[in-house]
Amino acid sequence: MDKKKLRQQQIKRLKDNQQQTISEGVLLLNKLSETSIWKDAKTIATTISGPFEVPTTPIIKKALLEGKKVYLPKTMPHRQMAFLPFTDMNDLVRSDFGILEPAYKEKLVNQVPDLVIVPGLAFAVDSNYRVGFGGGYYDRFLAEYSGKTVALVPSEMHFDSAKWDIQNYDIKIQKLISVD
Ligand SMILES: Nc1nc2c(c(=O)[nH]1)N(C=O)[C@@H](CNc1ccc(C(=O)N[C@@H](CCC(=O)O)C(=O)O)cc1)CN2
Ligand SMILES: Nc1ncnc2c1ncn2[C@@H]1O[C@H](COP(=O)(O)OP(=O)(O)OP(=O)(O)O)[C@@H](O)[C@H]1O
Repeated sequence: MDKKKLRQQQIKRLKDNQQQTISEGVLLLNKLSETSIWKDAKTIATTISGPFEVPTTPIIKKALLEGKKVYLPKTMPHRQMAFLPFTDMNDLVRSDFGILEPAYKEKLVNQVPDLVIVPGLAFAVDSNYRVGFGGGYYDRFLAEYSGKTVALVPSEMHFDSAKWDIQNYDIKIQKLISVD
């Protein structure tokens, strides 16, 4: 199937099952926080989740409580992302796409956080490939990034194998955390 078709299907499926993704998010964060990639990370990158994504507020809170520094992406021209520190919810600004993002401050950009929690709409658990919103932001970023990557995979994003076409620019996530 082409990615675009799958993306549309997944958006509908995720909108119809938001509550399940939210409740599984608790379990997924618990699992993540027991891993060495989490424990070893002093700096982590996540996002501000939208309504049908795995909620990231609990991730941010837990990371901060454990003394980690949290980075969030700001979308930039040419489909680039800049990662900037999370300070306070009130400091975030809504992007043209409706996503809350940090304000751009060149000196604060960190493109090499220890761990990047990669968002997505669908994940193939045999190969670790993902489908995202289609901007290509993470594929571009991960092409240059050499640290750790992980994704939280609720059941509605879980595919045993990719039923979409893999492109040569697609980048595998190092570790997927899914519900049993
Ligand atoms: N919560 C969250 N934040 C995130 C991401 C995400 O997946 N989740 N991203 C993960 O990548 C980045 C933003 N991703 C985006 C992906 C696609 C488009 C996009 O394609 N917009 C279209 C309009 C929508 C359409 O195609 O209909 C456009 O550019 O015209 C925008 C942002 C960074 N922040
Ligand atoms: N490393 C790269 N360099 C240049 N273009 C790229 C790169 N990676 C992806 N792209 C382009 O980005 C576009 C979107 O890619 P794709 O459909 O794989 O998005 P996605 O992985 O689902 O979304 P995202 O990464 O934003 O969550 C494609 O048109 C692709 O050509």
